[in-house]
Formats: sequence, C-alpha cells, structure tokens
Amino acid sequence: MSRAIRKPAPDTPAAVTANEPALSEAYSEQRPRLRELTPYLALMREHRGWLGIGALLALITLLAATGLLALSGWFLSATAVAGLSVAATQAFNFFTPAAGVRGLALARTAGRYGERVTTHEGTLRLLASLRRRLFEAIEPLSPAALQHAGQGELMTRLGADVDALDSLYVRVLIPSLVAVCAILAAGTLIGIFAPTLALVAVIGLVLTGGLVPWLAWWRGSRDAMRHQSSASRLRARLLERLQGLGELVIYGRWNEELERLAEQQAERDSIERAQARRQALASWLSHSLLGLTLAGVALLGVMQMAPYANNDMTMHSGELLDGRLMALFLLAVLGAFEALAPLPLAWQGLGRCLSAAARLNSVQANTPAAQFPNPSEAATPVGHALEIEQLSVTHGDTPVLEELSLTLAAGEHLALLGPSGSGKSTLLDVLSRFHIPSAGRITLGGVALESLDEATLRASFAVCPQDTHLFCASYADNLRLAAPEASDEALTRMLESLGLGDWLARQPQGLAGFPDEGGRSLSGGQLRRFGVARALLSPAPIVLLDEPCEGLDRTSAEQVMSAILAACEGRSLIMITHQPLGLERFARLALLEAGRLQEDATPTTLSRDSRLASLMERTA
Ligand SMILES: Nc1ncnc2c1ncn2[C@@H]1O[C@H](COP(=O)(O)OP(=O)(O)OP(=O)(O)O)[C@@H](O)[C@H]1O
Repeated sequence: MSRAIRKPAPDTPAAVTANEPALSEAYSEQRPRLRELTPYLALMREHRGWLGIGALLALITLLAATGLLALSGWFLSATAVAGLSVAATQAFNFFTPAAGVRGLALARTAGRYGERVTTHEGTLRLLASLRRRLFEAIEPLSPAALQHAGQGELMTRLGADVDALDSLYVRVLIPSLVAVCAILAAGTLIGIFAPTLALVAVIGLVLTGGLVPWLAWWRGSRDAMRHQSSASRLRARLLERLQGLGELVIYGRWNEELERLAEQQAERDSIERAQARRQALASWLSHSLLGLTLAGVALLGVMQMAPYANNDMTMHSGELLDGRLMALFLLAVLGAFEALAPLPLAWQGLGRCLSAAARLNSVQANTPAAQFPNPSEAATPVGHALEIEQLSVTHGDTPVLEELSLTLAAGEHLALLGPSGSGKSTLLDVLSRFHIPSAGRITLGGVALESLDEATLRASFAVCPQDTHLFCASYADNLRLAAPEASDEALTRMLESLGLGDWLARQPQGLAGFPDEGGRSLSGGQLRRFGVARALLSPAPIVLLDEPCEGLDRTSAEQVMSAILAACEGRSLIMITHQPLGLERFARLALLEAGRLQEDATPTTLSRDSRLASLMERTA
C-alpha cells in the first residue's frame, strides 16, 4: 500500500507505545542559544515603524507614570510642610505642581492606550509575516517530507510556537527597554537632588531589574523548553490517538491510552508547578530587593535630612537634604520598580521563545527535495510523450524501483499491474516529483522533469492518489480544485458518469453541500470515485490514477472504467490496478514486480504463457 501522504507508522500492537513524530526529535535538552532569535529580530526590521512607535509610547508612559508618582509624592509632603506656617502657605505655589500632576496623569493614560494599540498592531503584523514565512518554507516540501512531521507536531509549530514568539517583543524586549529607561529616569531624578541616594537607588534597581531576571532566565529556561516540548508531544499524541479512536476502542486499548495521556499530562503539570515555584521565588527576591533599596534610600536620606524650614530644596555639597524630597525619592524608586516587576516572568519565558524559535528554524531549514527552476529559465516540453530511462528509487536505503525503463506516447493508455509493494505508487510519486529518484532520467515532451518549472509540471499531470482528501469546502469547490473553470453541469455530468448521480441527488444542497471533515460522510467507494472525478475534470494531458476501482463492486467498477477511458480519450493515462478488469481496453499493459518491469506489451502481442495473459483471462 502506498500513499502520497503516509500516516506515521502505527504503534506496536503489544503496547501502544509513544511513537513521536520525527520533527519533535529536533527538541534537545540543551539550552537554546540566543542566536536562534536572529531571523526574528531581522523580521522585526520590516515592521520597525509600528514597533518603534510602540517602544516610544511605552517610554513616554513610563516617564509619565514615574513623574506622576514622584511629583505627587513631593506635592503631598510639600503641601503638608507648607501648611505648618502661614507665611509658607502664602508663598507656596499650588497651581504649577497640580497642573503637572494632571498633565502627567493624562500623558500616562493616553500613552498607555497608544502603546497597547501600536505594540499589538506591530506584533500582529510580525506574526502574520512569521506565519507567511513558515508557510512559504513548508509549501515546497513534498507530502513525503512532511509525513515525518505528524499533524499534531506541525500544528503546534504553526500555532503555539509562532504565538510563543509574540511574547519576544511585547513581553521581553519592550519591558526590558522600559526597565533600563526606568532605572535611568529614577536615578537621574533622584541624582539632581541627592547623588548619593541616587547611587543607592540605582544599585538596588539594577540588582532587581538585572540579577533577578537573569536568574529567572538561567534557572527557568530549561523548564520553559521542557514545558513546550511536553505540551507539544501531548497535543500531537492526543490528536493522533483521537484519529485512531475507533481502532483503539475496538481493540480495547483506549483506557490504556488514556492512562498514558494522563501520565504525559502529569509530566507537563509537574513542569508547570516547578515554573510557578520559580516565579514565586523570583517575585519574592525582587520584592525583597525593592524593600532593601527603599530602606537604604530612606535611611541614607534621613541621615542627610535638613530641618523643614529650609525652602531651598537642592542639596549643595556639604549641605543637608530637604526632608520634603523624601517622598519624591521613595516614590521614584517605587515607580521604577513597577517597570521592573514583570521582568523575571518575561525572562523566564525567554526560554520558551528561544525553543520556539529553534523549532521553527528547524522547519525552515528543511530544504525541499525537489527544486524547480524559475519559469524564465525552465524548458518547454514539446508534446506529452513520457520517457523513463533506467529509473532507480530508494526509500531510505531500501531499493524500491530498479533500473526501470518505460515509454508512454502522447495519448497512450497504460495499465500498470503488480503485487502489493512492488513500487507502483512510488512511480507516481516520482512523476509528481514528491520523491526524487536515486538514478535514471524521466523526460516529458523531450525535456527532463527537473528542467520543468513547477506550474508546467503540475499542469501536465492530473493525479488521483489512493487516498482522497476532501477539504472543508463545498463538494463543487472540492471538485474545482483541479478544474477551477468547470461549470456545475460539467461537475454533475462527471459524477453521474462515475455512478455518483444517485448520491448527488440525495444531497440536500447538491454540489453546494459540505462534506464532513476529511470526507467521512462518503463511503470508501464514493470517496474514491470523488477523487477520480477530481482528476478526470482536470484538463492535464497526462492522467495518473492509483487503483481507481479499488473497493468497488464489479458493476460500479465497470462503470468507472468506462468513464475513465471516455474522459481520457486523446490524453495519456497510467492507471495502477489490482483488478484484472477491462484490461483489454488498454493500449498497453505493464507488470511491475519487486521494483522491476517484468512485462510490457499490448493486449494483442501478449504471449499466451505470460503473467499478464493469465490476468487477462481472469477478466474474461
Ligand atoms: N514513504 C516511505 N517510506 C519508506 N518506505 C516506503 C515509503 N513508501 C513506500 N515505501 C515502501 O516502498 C515499497 C513500494 O511501495 P509502493 O507503495 O510503491 O507499492 P505499491 O506497488 O503501490 O503497493 P500497493 O499495491 O499495495 O499500493 C513498499 O515496500 C513500501 O513499504
């Protein structure tokens, strides 16, 4: 059995063991390096407008918030002190600081709003670019290359990993930048009046904003990576097992599977608990450092304090400090701390960003097996004759096709027979360039397949693989995948010719109806014929069909055969079949065994003792 897209290998039946998709093996216990982020930082340059404005507004908001706290603190204490004497009350200017407080409050609110709007706009644009890049990297990979990924793993990479990177800008870079500025702003503000106190405040804030986040990153990054890997494995396993739910229930393995899922979930939960403990520790550490800083500033300030009556607030060398400034100093430190508080959590999450970046980088590093030339450099085939010369194909180290040579004139119909596993579907994969041969040459219209640009190659072949996938779109849209211009009448005629007329008549919305996910609302035989209809509707000059009559009763199979041969009149056809049905209607018959072409003849030139002849007799 062969499919263009193979499902991951099944579990061993003895115990449904974990069979993780190959992509998750890219995860390693090693702490990912910062350089994994380089492509994403480069991507940020594309959106520097929004991201830059966001950063600027974040700074304005911070300065306004710190200024507001400091000014209000000073204003309160200065007002209280001024109230102690009538002369001081009359001399005190209430209006300028009050206007300053109002102005700073307005600036803080407007800044915060603008910052949220711009940083989110920038981040969403960044994520859109990131997803586009990822899709562009995945798209040229053949289904055969993606088969190793597993659906759950790929979904995680496209969803959770990309989302993890949005925290890089909003939760790590911006808060870190804001924190540095907050320390500088608080230090400068305090330093204007009391340089020694500023030094103490800056040392305390640097320890809080530098040491604690660094510890959180250093100690927490491994947990973040383990959590991401564990959550992704759990999601991939859950998805895969749900797809095979029927088999697991039938063979009584579902409860066992539930236990395994619960074990995996417990592993993920324990990592989450460890992360929560680290967060609590980091929070305790930064609040303790804040307390020490405040105490240090307060103690030193009290030691340098001047009597209240002194109206000259600046402290010249050798002079004492004005007590009214104490509230300003302490609130400036508190205001700056507001910017530092989210850093430990953010830096703990940096590990998640880095491992997401590493996993996405590994997807993007996949080079497509098939490289197509640019349309301007591509060759143009003359006609549609196919020539296969000495073709050898391996899967891993196992040879599948060996020195196979075959020609198909334009418009010729070939039935390809052979026992299961002889390499028939692999040949179709090679013609579609989903699989690259290890040796040999294939030409189409005199041009090597690899010299054709992708659009020409795809327009040359209509392929119906063994598994038909129905997309979540109307039946009509599913059929138009191969023939966008086809009218509803043409679609209906094609379905009727394949014996699907009654089925269509039973659909309440006809062609406008929607299939269940993946086409489960159709029986196996109906789904197969739907796939055949899709391929036959395509105007491609060469039609490749993989066992189109498999699973059909004799009458339906004969009807499908007739429809195929009628639709392929004037077009080349390679039809893989196990059923010796209607073979006499083919111009050519070929037999593939163990990857080698054993027989290649026309129905009339077949020798009576050939394997093909005996197959033909079974047809009659
Ligand atoms: N992606 C793959 N990875 C590894 N081995 C593969 C892969 N695809 C096919 N094979 C192996 O290559 C051989 C040929 O497979 P292929 O599907 O081409 O045979 P087939 O003649 O089409 O079989 P069937 O008639 O059962 O569909 C088989 O032994 C199969 O196990």
